[in-house]
Amino acid sequence: MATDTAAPAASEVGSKKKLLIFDVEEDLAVSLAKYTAELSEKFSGERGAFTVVLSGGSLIEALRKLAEPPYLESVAWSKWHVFWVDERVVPKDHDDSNYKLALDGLLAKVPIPPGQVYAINDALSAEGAADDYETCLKQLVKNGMIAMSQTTGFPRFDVMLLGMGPDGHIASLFPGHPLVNENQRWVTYIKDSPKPPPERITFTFPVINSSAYVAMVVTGAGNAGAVQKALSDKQTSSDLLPIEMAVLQDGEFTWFTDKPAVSMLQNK
Ligand SMILES: O=C1O[C@H](COP(=O)(O)O)[C@@H](O)[C@H](O)[C@H]1O
Repeated sequence: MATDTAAPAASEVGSKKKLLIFDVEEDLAVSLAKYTAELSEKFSGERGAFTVVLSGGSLIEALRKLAEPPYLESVAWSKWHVFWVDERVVPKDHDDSNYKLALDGLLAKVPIPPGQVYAINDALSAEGAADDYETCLKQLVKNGMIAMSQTTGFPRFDVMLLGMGPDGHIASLFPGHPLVNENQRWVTYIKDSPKPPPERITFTFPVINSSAYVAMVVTGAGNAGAVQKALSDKQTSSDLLPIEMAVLQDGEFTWFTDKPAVSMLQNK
């Protein structure tokens, strides 16, 4: 059984968004592992597969408990299919690689079959890698490994485990960049990322917003401004941050936060 932690403050924010606030990051990590393991059990049972999308950044450290008892032994790792919501166009062994970050922090410690870990082709250009990744996803939709959203016509991943940058970016979708409006492609590329490295590929909003579940893991005072804007009532559609554009069509969105991250909210 999962280790019990102090219950977080929990509330509903907007439609279909749940906000969990943990006193300490350790409790967040325990709860995130339990959340992920429960979804693994649900989808492995229902579909015979569990499609998991990871971001890079601080998220990977927050997933560390999955590689420890009881989850190391109890999770059906053979059912996992792992994808990246965004990736930097660098060799897979480069320190900037989101694949390397996840490999070192989680994937090398759990028995997921290597053929079910879908890294980008790091021999290609940004444009080529985005095309190649989208082709791979289309093939996996065709053979039923990835579900399709009946509502949106885009792939529907079982869960996306994501982080957010202090500027409110998610994946490699940055504030004010035209890529946030991409509504045809599943995977696209950027060559002028404001955060280094400049060349990346990224899932588009229609794919992110077609997910069945999203965990948005955000900790630290550095993110408090973007969290406040995302969770305030006074949103105008003209200046939305990428985090505010993450609105699931037919899914469940849960914020996993700590107290510093929500320190600018009025009613926390
Ligand atoms: O560049 C990136 O940044 C975001 C946020 O990272 P964090 O360290 O501030 O949590 C990350 O989610 C994304 O995957 C990554 O490529």
